[in-house]
Amino acid sequence: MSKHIETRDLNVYYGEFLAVEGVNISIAARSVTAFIGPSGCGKTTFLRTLNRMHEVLPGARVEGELLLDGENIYGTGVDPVTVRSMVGMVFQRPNPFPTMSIRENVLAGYKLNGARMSKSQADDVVEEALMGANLWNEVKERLDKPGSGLSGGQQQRLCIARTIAVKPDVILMDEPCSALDPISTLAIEDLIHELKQEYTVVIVTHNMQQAARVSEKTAFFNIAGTGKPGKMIEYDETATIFNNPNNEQTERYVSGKFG
Ligand SMILES: Nc1ncnc2c1ncn2[C@@H]1O[C@H](COP(=O)(O)OP(=O)(O)OP(=O)(O)O)[C@@H](O)[C@H]1O
Repeated sequence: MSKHIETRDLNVYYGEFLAVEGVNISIAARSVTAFIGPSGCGKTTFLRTLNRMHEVLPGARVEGELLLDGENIYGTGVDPVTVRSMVGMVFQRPNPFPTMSIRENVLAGYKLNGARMSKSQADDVVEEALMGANLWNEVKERLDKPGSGLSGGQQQRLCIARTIAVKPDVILMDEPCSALDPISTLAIEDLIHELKQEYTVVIVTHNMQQAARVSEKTAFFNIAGTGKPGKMIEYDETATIFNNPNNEQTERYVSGKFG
């Protein structure tokens, strides 16, 4: 549980277009890392390489190495489906399966993996995952009702429950609060604090206050212009990035001078 991530000279392409260039980053296990930067600098693209989601698009590919506890997930013979079960992802818009109940949503990852379990094992998984996502008390009386009947913030926590039910090592979050109201956002931020006790969490956010609230380390990405590749400009303790960055581009971005 909870793995260290390291990339070496990672280049990310859409066809011929080099979208992100030369990322070298080392992300500690059991930590929260935020990716920030202006629109189009490649935060989401890079995040999606961390669980091999990027390559599902035709022509999309990656060069370089990505090590999870020292093991290259882009190595020959590595099954991307296995990688995705180790590295879960939560998306911008809560996306519970609309026709499934709350319970079925939590168990969806197991079903996809073809795992078999008894009713009581399934009950335990559902309760543990919903507790872990701080949703249990709100839904325990209506587990057989549709997941789509929950509020947006509850749906996002249901998606987090679905992700943690399969016990991943890493949780990727792509702007998980951007579709949520402020109270639901705080609930997710509280949850992120708890999740880092067990998981390596990486979050893309446009909200700098959020990055400052939830993360220990922050990576600032930038782009020199349209058609140019995004690059990781600076990566450091979150407090350093926001209060005393080393790079002038970072300083201009965090002080709101662009982006
Ligand atoms: N499916 C795609 N096909 C081709 N190019 C893409 C695709 N998705 C993104 N890009 C390009 O890759 C670059 C990085 O985009 P990406 O969405 O990763 O940036 P971002 O920093 O996450 O932006 P935002 O903050 O707006 O979400 C951009 O130039 C974008 O146009």
